[in-house]
Amino acid sequence: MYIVTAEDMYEIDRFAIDQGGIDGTILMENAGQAIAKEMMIAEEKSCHMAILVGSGNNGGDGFVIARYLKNEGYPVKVLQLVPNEKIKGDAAYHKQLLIHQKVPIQEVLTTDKLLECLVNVDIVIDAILGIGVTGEIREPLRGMISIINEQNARIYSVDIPSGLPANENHTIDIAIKADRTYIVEAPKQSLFLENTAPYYGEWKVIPIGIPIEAYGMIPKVRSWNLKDVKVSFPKRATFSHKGSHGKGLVIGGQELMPGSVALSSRAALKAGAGLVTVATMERNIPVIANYCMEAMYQNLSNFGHIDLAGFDGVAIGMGMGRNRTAKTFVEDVLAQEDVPVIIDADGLYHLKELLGMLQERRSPTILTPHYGEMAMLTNQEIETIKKAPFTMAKEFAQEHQVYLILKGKYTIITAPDGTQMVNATGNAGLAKGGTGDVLSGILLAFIMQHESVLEAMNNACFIHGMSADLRIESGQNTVIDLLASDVIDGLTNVFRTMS
Ligand SMILES: NC(=O)C1=CN([C@@H]2O[C@H](COP(=O)(O)OP(=O)(O)OC[C@H]3O[C@@H](n4cnc5c(N)ncnc54)[C@H](O)[C@@H]3O)[C@@H](O)[C@H]2O)[C@@H](O)CC1
Ligand SMILES: [K+]
Repeated sequence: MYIVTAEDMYEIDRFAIDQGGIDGTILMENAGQAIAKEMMIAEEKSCHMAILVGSGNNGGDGFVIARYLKNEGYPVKVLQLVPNEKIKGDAAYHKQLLIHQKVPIQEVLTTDKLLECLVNVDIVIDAILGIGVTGEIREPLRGMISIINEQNARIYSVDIPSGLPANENHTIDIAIKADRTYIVEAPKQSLFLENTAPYYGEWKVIPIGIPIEAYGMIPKVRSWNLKDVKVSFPKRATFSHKGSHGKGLVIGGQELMPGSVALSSRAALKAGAGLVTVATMERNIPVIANYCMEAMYQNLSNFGHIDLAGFDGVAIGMGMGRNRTAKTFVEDVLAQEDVPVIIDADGLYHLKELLGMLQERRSPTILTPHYGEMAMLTNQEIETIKKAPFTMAKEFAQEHQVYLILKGKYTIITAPDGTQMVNATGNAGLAKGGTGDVLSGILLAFIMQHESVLEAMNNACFIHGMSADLRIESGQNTVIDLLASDVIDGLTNVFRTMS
């Protein structure tokens, strides 16, 4: 599944029409028909539905939906919120088909009239504005959107909640707050942003028959799914030994935070790493070993040099603290160029002053900031990152030649060449201390076993979230009591589904 901007979507449509020879009216038919079928599954025939259409092709989808619902015997009324002369092109074609079927279309041009028309309506189908919206919402639509949001009716939006921009880095003016959105063909960037995602409600993507070749025209942003994980997940060979699955080093855990590295190292072993060594403060070792007796230990009491020769991957920074000696250690690890390094938590704090070293590294460097850490690394406000996470992540990864995992409800994974993936697994239970340490451990295990770093990162993020999801779905935990250690225990169930 590709994630697009409005411009990408228009380019894809153009390709389908110009190169694929598919008429625009057919794409509209496909979209409207498929959405109507979804509505028929979701709603009883006794529901009174109002289909609200605007001037563009989003409105055109609405005319098609009305035709199919009417045919099935649903009581539908079509409220056209713009004057007749504004309906043009493909939308006008489908409006005409509706007129042939004797479906009444009311022109509703004032908020008062709209209020009258919405009395006793159970379902509003919002086909007012799609991805063609620009600038502030003009009257009378602005007032109408606010009235619609105040109704008790359930709201289904077509493609995008009307008024909401498709792309990141736009200010939200006013928009429909949908209960569910049927997204036409491909999710738009705004589905994945903290400030705009809630407008969509539940969502489902509706394919409309665009040839896959059309996606060759746009920069690739994809979502990673279970099928991708299954295809790319390395098989464990029968004759493998512990050395075959990577020797990993976990560095961190200051005096008061032994749990962080305990979680990372246990997660790495549970995720399949062959051997894990924990480099931490001496007095922490008995505590950590109690939780992770399969790991080996190195004393890190005197921060300084640690030889990475012989290790296939390093994860540094979890619970490491922010004192100057910890920083010299991050510097030392970065200078040893030949080992893949994951930098997390306090390691990112120290990295802020060491960014210049990143481009010099010969092995992959993987950074795992949440939004706050990303704001710190880029000297930006956290709101700036939230508004344009795709762009911010891409610019940073390309500038510093790093792999970046920007952690959030939807995690954005970026490679140094700018390729981006979105991970959607995980739930609110993960918003708790220690879950990031677990992700670092899983990442360490995977980068040592996958040939492609990007695949390792995608799989680690997917599986980390999936473990949390399975714990909730199976009733073993709720989003309130889920702990980072439960996510580690849940890996067993995840791996069972892989085989
Ligand atoms: N071939 C295609 O292009 C397809 C398009 N589809 C649908 O078409 C939509 C895109 O169609 P359009 O490009 O016509 O765009 P819209 O349907 O979003 O409509 C744009 C129109 O809305 C009005 N408008 C824009 N900004 C406004 C504002 N701030 N205040 C008030 N009015 C405003 C303008 O009159 C503008 O012409 C998609 O979202 C999707 O639902 C689907 O039918 C599938 C095929
Ligand atoms: K809409």
